[in-house]
Amino acid sequence: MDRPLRVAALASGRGSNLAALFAAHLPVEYVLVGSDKAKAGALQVARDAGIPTVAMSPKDFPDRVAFDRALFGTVAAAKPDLLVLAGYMRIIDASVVADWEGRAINIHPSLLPKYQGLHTHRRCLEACDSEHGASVHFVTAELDGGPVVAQARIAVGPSDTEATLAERLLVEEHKLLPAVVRAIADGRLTWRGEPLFQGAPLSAPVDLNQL
Ligand SMILES: Nc1nc2c(c(=O)[nH]1)N[C@@H](CN(C=O)c1ccc(C(=O)N[C@@H](CCC(=O)O)C(=O)O)cc1)CN2
Ligand SMILES: NCC(=O)N[C@@H]1O[C@H](COP(=O)([O-])[O-])[C@@H](O)[C@H]1O
Repeated sequence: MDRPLRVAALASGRGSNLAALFAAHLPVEYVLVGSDKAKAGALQVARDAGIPTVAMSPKDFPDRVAFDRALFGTVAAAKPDLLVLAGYMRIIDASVVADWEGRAINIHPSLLPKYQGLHTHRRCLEACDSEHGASVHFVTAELDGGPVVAQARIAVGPSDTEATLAERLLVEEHKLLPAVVRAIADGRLTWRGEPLFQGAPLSAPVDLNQL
């Protein structure tokens, strides 16, 4: 690719993963950060970085798909090569996510396929798992069911709580997501066997230290 990868992001929360992306100074151009929450900290993170933002409220739309079409249509208008869901907390309608197959990734706080959905830290503790982790995966219609690109792992301690687990895992997320975006920008990922951004095949989940 003879130009920087154009990256857009969606986030619903404080945006620490977004901040970690920006802090990694990757060879990419951030074209837009969007949110379903006008007061999301992630929007301020983007504004502070001089990146255009957009916020839309689901309350302003008749149904979920209308909201998704409006928000993702605005993202599409920014002409990103890659869309990163960095703590985006809405399930995206299948008809909308279909337009982004192979071009959207999500960071999820579990070792997928374990614990798709919400409350992953709690479910990990309830299952008395010895390890936990985060996954970056391609976004598909199946919630958190898309091909996993890379994972980071942490041990679960006897005194861990949801809060301590989330806090410790965030540290690894902040390394994992930039490593994956860098791998995509470098052209080292594929989607269903096809080069994604002209990359060499990366056919299985890899740990952070292999990226
Ligand atoms: N079609 C897809 N949409 C989304 C995916 C995906 O893989 N396919 N990933 C998620 C991210 N995510 C976990 O990583 C996730 C986000 C939101 C929810 C969820 O249950 N949301 C509820 C609202 C929850 C809330 O407001 O607190 C909902 O949308 O009804 C589960 C998992 C992003 N979307
Ligand atoms: N299902 C999606 C999900 O739970 N994502 C999680 O939300 C947090 C966002 O934090 P941040 O806003 O500080 O980046 C992160 O832990 C991310 O893995």
